[in-house]
Amino acid sequence: MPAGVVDAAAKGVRLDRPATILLRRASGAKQLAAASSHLLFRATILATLALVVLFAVHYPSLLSRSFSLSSSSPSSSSPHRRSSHRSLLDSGATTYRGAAWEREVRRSATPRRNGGLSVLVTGAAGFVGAHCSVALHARGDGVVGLDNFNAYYDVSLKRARSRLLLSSRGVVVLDADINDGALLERLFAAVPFTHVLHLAAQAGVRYAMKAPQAYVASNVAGLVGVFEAAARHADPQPAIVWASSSSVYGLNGETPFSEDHRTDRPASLYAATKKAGEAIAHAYNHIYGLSITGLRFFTVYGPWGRPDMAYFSFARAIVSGEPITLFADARRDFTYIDDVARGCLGALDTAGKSTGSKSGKKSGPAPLRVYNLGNTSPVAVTRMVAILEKLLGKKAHKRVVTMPSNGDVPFTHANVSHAARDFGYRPTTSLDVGLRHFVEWFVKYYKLDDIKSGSSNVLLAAGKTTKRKKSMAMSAAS
Ligand SMILES: O=C(O)[C@H]1O[C@H](OP(=O)(O)OP(=O)(O)OC[C@H]2O[C@@H](n3ccc(=O)[nH]c3=O)[C@H](O)[C@@H]2O)[C@H](O)[C@@H](O)[C@@H]1O
Repeated sequence: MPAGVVDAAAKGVRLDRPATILLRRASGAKQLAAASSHLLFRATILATLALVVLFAVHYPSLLSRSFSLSSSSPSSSSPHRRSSHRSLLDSGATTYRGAAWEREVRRSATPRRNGGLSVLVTGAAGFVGAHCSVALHARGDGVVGLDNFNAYYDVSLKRARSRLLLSSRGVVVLDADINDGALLERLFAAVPFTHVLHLAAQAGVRYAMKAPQAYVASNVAGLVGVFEAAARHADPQPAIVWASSSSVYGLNGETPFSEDHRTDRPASLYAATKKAGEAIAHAYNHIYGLSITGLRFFTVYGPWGRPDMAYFSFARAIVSGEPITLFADARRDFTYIDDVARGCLGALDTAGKSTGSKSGKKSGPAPLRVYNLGNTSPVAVTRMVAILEKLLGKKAHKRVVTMPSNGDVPFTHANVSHAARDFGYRPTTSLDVGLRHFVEWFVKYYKLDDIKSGSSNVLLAAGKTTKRKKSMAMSAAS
């Protein structure tokens, strides 16, 4: 072999070694790159999946929203709330947003007399709402009801009121929530309501310590929802009459309570939310020209009443032989439902027009009013119990305690001269007469014909209703 070749060969060997290493390294890098891009791909997929899972866990409502026909309003986990989408689909033969739904709503809203009102009644399956709906319909006004049928008290009683409205009056009660802004928009788009009677609220003074957020949701957020829809989505704007409360007088010491008295010392969160509602009403009236009337109800009672209220729960306890707790020295201006319903209709009739429009312009100031609707004659709670004992023919097992500091006030007494002056409000029902009407209904509704034998105890304890008689009337108002 020539030396050069050997050299070259030797060089070649020498030269080849790094090249091979380089080649090896290059192919290793390729493999590495391929492997790492594979890994990267997998990691990306895994990270994406992890993100989707995290998103689903933290924002389930956002993911489900696209499947919902309902509005964009927030749904709450509270037992007081229900999905308005589901509830509207539940509300009988009507289809949400469908032609049948609109026809049914329009039919119910159409007055049957010249110059009649077309009223949206919120809380229509509630005590005052059901009575007012009956009274409005009875004189030829159009009525559409709305209620979320929450479980604050026996839902079957609310359903029974609602069924009665539909079967005996043809009044539709939509199963829906006042916090569903999109639903309210659709409702106002479908019907040019002349008035809104806004009675949907979280009621009960002492329960506010147990479920404070329910009061904010209904009495503040819900009220704003109704005002917003009426001010900005209704054409023409309706006039609004809504339920405030005697509780706004709080620690006021002047009696009888007059609308001119101080209301800046609420004793309960319930009272504070109603007082907040009055301030909110002022703002909506001022900005949007909404005609707004607040009615301060004084312990309303009667047939088809609220089972959470003292007169109703005491009647149940007396019949069942259970003890009742009386707060010493408590007195109330108990007001009979028919008197209150007349007051509500008077307030609607004299409300005056709203002056705003959807465009946000108002043509001038609109009415802003507030009235007491009481009975003007306070009665001791012990006397109320004595009347119940007589009517039910059974003695109560009474336990008298000092009034707890849970938001209660010892005394209420209404001065109703403003309501008398402006719409002829004159309460005419004494507590004896009103409780007699209540007990008549109570015995019939719960089928307690044989109270003294004790056969009705199981039924009352369970808080159930049995088959109701078809002839049920709301009360003297119907
Ligand atoms: O006037 C009002 O604005 C308010 O009237 C009632 O509130 P309240 O007057 O406290 O009615 P009840 O809960 O029926 O109590 C009536 C009376 O019975 C007394 N009471 C209540 C419960 C009890 O266990 N024992 C007892 O002695 C209360 O202190 C009160 O004086 C309603 O429940 C509220 O929703 C409404 O807004």
